[in-house]
Amino acid sequence: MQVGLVGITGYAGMVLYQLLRQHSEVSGINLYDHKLTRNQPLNEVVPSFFTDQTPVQPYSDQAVMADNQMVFFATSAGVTSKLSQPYLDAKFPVIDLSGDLRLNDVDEYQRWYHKDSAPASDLQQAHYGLADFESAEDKTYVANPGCYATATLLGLAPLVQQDLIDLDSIIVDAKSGTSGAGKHPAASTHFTQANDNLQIYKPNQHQHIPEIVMTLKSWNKQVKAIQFMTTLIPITRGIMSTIYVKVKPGIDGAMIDQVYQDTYGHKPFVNYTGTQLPDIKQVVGTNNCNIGVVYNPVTQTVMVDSVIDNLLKGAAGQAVQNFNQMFKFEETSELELTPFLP
Ligand SMILES: NC(=O)C1=CN([C@@H]2O[C@H](COP(=O)(O)OP(=O)(O)OC[C@H]3O[C@@H](n4cnc5c(N)ncnc54)[C@H](OP(=O)(O)O)[C@@H]3O)[C@@H](O)[C@H]2O)C=CC1
Ligand SMILES: CC(=O)N[C@@H](CCC(=O)OP(=O)(O)O)C(=O)O
Repeated sequence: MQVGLVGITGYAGMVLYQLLRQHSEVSGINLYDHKLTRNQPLNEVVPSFFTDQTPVQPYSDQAVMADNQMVFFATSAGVTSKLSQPYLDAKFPVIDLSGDLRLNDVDEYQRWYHKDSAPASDLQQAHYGLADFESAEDKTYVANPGCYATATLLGLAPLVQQDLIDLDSIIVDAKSGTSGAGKHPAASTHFTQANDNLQIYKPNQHQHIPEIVMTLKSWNKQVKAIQFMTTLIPITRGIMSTIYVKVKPGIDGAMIDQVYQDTYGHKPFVNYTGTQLPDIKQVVGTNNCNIGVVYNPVTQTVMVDSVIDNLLKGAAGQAVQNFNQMFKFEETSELELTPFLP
């Protein structure tokens, strides 16, 4: 299959290209960049790909649709909200790594992203692709979930789906490495500021809150809100979402353990580790989400520890998982990855 990729100069686009180059079902990849006016070899546009002379082409929606069978957008927020229309009109398959079509409400998008939304009809047509729970098979426009949202939703799913917790008690303390912020340097990601430091940011304003609440509500209508905090930590890749919830009366540690085993026992990319709490290095370099759970009967509180690689499970890896589902390829194709060691 011939695929297109827009956003090869960004972190998520680079990682996605590395996966697609190896993919047994991908015969060729057309690369596009919005700043180019003529073709340029990839190794000039992104020097890290130093022997790869694949032409990077100027972006045009007609060229993308004429020369490919589907396209990935690994572009900044605010890009696909303006570009999605011709693809949806043509029912041309898209996997979009940005947040632009994740929410289904124009006002919600504008409130959380502080940008103009895609048209309401486009939002309605997009499929929120949390790949371990909703298959992208036969979907046309897949909105790949956010990185924090993926770790948090996978951590909470068994408890919310099986109605084991007080839904007003969800508190999420999530931490990310600096690659989550993309390639453009900011004061907070400057080495001197990020190294040897922890920085809480976007308190109660993080743009992943609405997609998390939207998905939790789809599992359990009684969910109203969550308490959600994000911290920048001095590592390059990885997210740890630490989640605290109060259980309902009568729920004990054995019941909690059982629902995690039942939910994740057969899912190829989610590893339930019980009370052996996972750390970030176990998953960096993989498409896995590792989840450990500890219950405290004294406070009736469950602590969930959910870790992912933000650029793989949180972006490019989940995008390939959605691609595999969308085109009925083996779900694990090119995603049986091992962690970076040591
Ligand atoms: N980094 C992460 O861990 C995750 C990222 N995401 C999402 O994936 C997307 C990409 O993220 P990331 O790679 O980190 O971001 P980067 O900032 O590293 O890269 C952004 C990419 O978007 C391209 N771009 C910017 N403006 C336009 C435009 N107007 N038209 C076409 N392309 C454009 C850039 O091209 P150029 O360099 O030429 O301007 C670049 O290739 C974002 O929406 C992000 O929120 C989602 C989950 C995790
Ligand atoms: C560390 C860091 O800054 N992370 C980014 C993650 C954004 C992201 O990738 O998500 P969207 O696709 O929803 O924009 C943040 O917290 O905004």
